[in-house]
Amino acid sequence: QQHKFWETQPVGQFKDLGNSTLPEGPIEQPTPLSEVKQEPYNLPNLYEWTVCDMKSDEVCNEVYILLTNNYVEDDDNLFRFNYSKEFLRWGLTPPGYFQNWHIGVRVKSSKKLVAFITGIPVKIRVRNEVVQMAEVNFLCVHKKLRSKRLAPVMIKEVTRRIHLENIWQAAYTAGVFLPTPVTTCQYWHRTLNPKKLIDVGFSRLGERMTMSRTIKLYKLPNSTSTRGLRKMELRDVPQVTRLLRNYLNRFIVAPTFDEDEVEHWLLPQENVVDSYVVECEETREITDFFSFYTLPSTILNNQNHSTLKAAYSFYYVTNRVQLMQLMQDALIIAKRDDFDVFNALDVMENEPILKDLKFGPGDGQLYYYLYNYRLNNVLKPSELGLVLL
Ligand SMILES: COc1cccc(CC(=N)NC(=O)c2cccnc2OC2CCNCC2)c1
Repeated sequence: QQHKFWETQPVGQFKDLGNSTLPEGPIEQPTPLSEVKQEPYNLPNLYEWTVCDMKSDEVCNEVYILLTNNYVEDDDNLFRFNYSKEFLRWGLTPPGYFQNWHIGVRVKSSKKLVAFITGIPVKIRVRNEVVQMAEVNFLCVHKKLRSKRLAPVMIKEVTRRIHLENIWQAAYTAGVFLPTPVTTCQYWHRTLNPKKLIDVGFSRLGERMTMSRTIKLYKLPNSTSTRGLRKMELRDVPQVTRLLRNYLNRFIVAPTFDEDEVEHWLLPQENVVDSYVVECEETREITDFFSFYTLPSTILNNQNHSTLKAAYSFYYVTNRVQLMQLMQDALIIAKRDDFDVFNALDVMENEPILKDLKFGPGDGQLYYYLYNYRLNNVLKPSELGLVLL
């Protein structure tokens, strides 16, 4: 009853767990495009579908307002993700995107935007198979329209539009347990601004810890330590692409990025994404890089602060530099750029260095899912090289 909708979908079902006779790979075969439902699913009477042109400042602003007031909150309802307009435009318009996968629901009478869901195209390798998938994200229903069963019809509608482009698999994450995660990630936070994080209730003063001792504990050097570290530039795209494609091959599930995608996802954009490369002084070659994206959160009821400035670890490659040192430099740069906290999942090679870099475990999990693709074994987070926005 609890997963009424997901039990009707081609996703790993709990009842199939342990049944290793089922083959790994697509669960349902593609259907001929002529047999895909041509018209949109029905919405409750008062509502209508709309396509959101994220390059329109007006529409992007409507999406921004909807998400700012109604998107994901932490378990204690102290914070709510506050994706910026420029972040949403960046995150939803990669090379080859489909505008009609940016789906909104409006009230017919007032034209008010009250729900949203998106897909973007992404090539994901699962073991040795590169599969053209969609990354589904930003599912949001206005707080006043919850439990009207709108989410299932939005998921079916974005799935229908993805099918119409002859794409049959998808990847998504959620903070809730659904049938059936490919992996369960733990999130971690590295305090950069301890006083503010304690003021707003994000962290608590440790036992037998004073504020001044806590400030000292999280203090970082003023300058980075990696020789040749500098901001990524357009001219670095070919080398970063080669490095990243090769590095991601070590994971069981990971995206495959071409140069256009690396340019889109990793070229620094202020208040959106930041990337730093390590250039070898002798050879001028790029040997390592890291990146993080900017995702603030609204602080829901605090007198002194309204926004939590958070950096989220994105993609990186290490060749010459230890990940520990690379991430320490990322922390130093984030602190210098006035971030309050640096977040990371225990994916890729993060887990072994989190504790030493003074990350603390978050109070929740992030589950990764594949749609219409069965994996016979649940993955360890360290076998996953995919980071979603
Ligand atoms: C601090 O403000 C928050 C506001 C809303 C939710 C959460 C907790 C949470 N759910 N965090 C994460 O999902 C998370 C923690 C570390 C790294 N990436 C994350 O999520 C990313 C990737 C999935 N889409 C949201 C952003 C925190």
